[in-house]
Amino acid sequence: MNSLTLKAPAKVNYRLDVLRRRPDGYHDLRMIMQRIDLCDEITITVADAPGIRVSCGREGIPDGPGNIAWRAADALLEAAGKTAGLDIAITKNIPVAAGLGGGSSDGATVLMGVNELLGLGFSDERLMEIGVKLGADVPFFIFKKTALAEGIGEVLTPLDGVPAVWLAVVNPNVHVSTAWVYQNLQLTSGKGEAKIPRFFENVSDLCSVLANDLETVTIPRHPVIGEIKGELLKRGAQGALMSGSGPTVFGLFDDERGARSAVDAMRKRGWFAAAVRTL
Ligand SMILES: C[C@@](CO)(OP(=O)(O)O)[C@H](O)COP(=O)(O)OP(=O)(O)OC[C@H]1O[C@@H](n2ccc(N)nc2=O)[C@H](O)[C@@H]1O
Ligand SMILES: Nc1ncnc2c1ncn2[C@@H]1O[C@H](COP(=O)(O)OP(=O)(O)O)[C@@H](O)[C@H]1O
Repeated sequence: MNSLTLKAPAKVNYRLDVLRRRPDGYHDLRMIMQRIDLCDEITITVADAPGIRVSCGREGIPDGPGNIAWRAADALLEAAGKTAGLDIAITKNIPVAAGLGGGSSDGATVLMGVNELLGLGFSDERLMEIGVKLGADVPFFIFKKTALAEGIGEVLTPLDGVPAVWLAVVNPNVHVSTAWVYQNLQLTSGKGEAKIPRFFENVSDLCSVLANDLETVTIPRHPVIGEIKGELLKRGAQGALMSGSGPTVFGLFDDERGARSAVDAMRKRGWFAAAVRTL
């Protein structure tokens, strides 16, 4: 086997509490993270010519060491003490700088894919240790389960009682820098005291937990996010929330039909929209 094609799914945050700023500049968080069936596709091929080559073909995403997929392959070869030739082709379907974790998922998928392709034998735990240095969301994509994520996102506890649901995912095509959002966050004290339930019977239970502290930074900067939330609720979503640092918004629906009909209406407004199932 000298080639592997893998899907790299996006995520949404059903919950994102920022607990405190840390001495290293990062923030301790408490999140509920869910993978969704909106995926990039990555083909990794072992090549004769040494070196790592990434092709992405999307304006604004670097092809070289600036690409998290490149850095993932490089970090893994370094940890294994090996050199190899690797061609990595990425088809981007996940909106970029969107709060959907697309770059982190590509990085996680390359770590897992190269590990398998070259038979390096690293455990998932070791891949997560390497991955967190590439991006705070990378370990979650290696974990591959709906999770309560703490620390900067790397302390993961599986959540078994989260129902699969249909989402309408809507992106107004403005780019948001995660670092900028954290820099501009006004922390409120007393965070982290409210208990988060860990079992949800249905969509409305799940909606009762929806909250994202980063909305307080991103929505005033991009009011269209608030508008999309309102539109989704008007079109039958049981709940709607911004994902991660934004600007993507997701609405939760009882069934596929509701999600698809909302997506049709959102596309008419000129926004990127997709009806997706949770994984
Ligand atoms: C907000 C979240 C929620 O899932 O996702 P996105 O909106 O990026 O998808 C994550 O916390 C984003 O994680 P990720 O996108 O991997 O962040 P990184 O590249 O590691 O960090 C970018 C910058 O954000 C800030 N940062 C990130 C994570 C964190 N817990 N505290 C921070 O303060 C740091 O300034 C860091 O330099
Ligand atoms: N493989 C990649 N896919 C997407 N973005 C990437 C990738 N590699 C590097 N980047 C850079 O990372 C930044 C954040 O991208 P992304 O992961 O899509 O955001 P978010 O974490 O908000 O979902 C972008 O500015 C982009 O240029």
